[in-house]
Amino acid sequence: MEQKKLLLLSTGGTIASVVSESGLVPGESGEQLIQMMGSLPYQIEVQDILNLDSSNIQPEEWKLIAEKIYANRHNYDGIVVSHGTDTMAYTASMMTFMLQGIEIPVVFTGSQVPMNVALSDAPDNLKLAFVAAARLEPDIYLAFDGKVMRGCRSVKVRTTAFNAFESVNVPVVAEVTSDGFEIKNKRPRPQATACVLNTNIDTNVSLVKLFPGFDPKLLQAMVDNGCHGIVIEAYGLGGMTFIRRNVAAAIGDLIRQGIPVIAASQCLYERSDLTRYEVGRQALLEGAISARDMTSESAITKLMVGLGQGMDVDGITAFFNTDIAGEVTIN
Ligand SMILES: NC(=O)C[C@H](N)C(=O)O
Repeated sequence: MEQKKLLLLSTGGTIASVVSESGLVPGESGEQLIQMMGSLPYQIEVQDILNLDSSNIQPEEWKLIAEKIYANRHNYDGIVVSHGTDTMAYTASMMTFMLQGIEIPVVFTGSQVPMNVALSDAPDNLKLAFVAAARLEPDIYLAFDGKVMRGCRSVKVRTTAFNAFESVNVPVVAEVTSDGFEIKNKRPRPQATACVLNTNIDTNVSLVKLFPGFDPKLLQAMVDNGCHGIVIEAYGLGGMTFIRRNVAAAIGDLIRQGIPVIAASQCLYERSDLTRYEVGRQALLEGAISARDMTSESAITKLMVGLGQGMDVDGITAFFNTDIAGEVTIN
């Protein structure tokens, strides 16, 4: 059987980091990562596209990563993107929206310990990402610590432990077991259409975590300073304060100005449901849009994409009521 042809796009992160006087900094090339990883039965090519800690990866870098994936997608059976872990869930979520209908598997990975350190988690994570890129259905994935999950459902939940990522509200796609690479949950592939690269995003958005005492006037201050849409991480099922500090009323004011407000939850697991409690219904009546069971990473990137297409509040509401790429459970 012919060997699968895979591409590594390296962007930096801890996986590629070396010790410096100013702390860990990305320093290894993609080729060096492949050499330290050990051999795999694939034909692997490498492109170094960035050399950044992922705290420095921003919308400009998302566009570059999306363009590189798009440009190379017909030349390879799968693509692995090595990336810092800190913002990897944001990048993987955004790639899901920017590269809808991608024709090959694209797998993000990184590590908690640099590749050049003995007993690092990097070789196993990188190997897993290549196996996933060779074996899975086309989609955007994140591979880490023996698990492969959908990019737009992944969240970084630990700062240092190897099991740093979790698949939130959907089961993992594949796992390493004593049987090898076990594919556990195949998502029915949406009708095959050609991938469309869409990097038009509006980054003038904000993600706000509610806390007792939050002054809702700050929401208007954001809008006065150029914010076009807000995701609020509310309490539990989506509850928002309305006595003394009326967050729900402030949301209504914003919506009447044409600013969409998405209500997500501070709870990592399960869904938002604004209909259950009075503290949710008030916000719903004012026009808040539920993020349902989306991660905050997916909600904020989806909002950027919707606004980038010129959608108004009604358009964003319909967009969030639609499952674009498996990022949300509608029913
Ligand atoms: N483990 C890591 O990769 C963390 C690093 N600061 C990064 O996100 O680039």
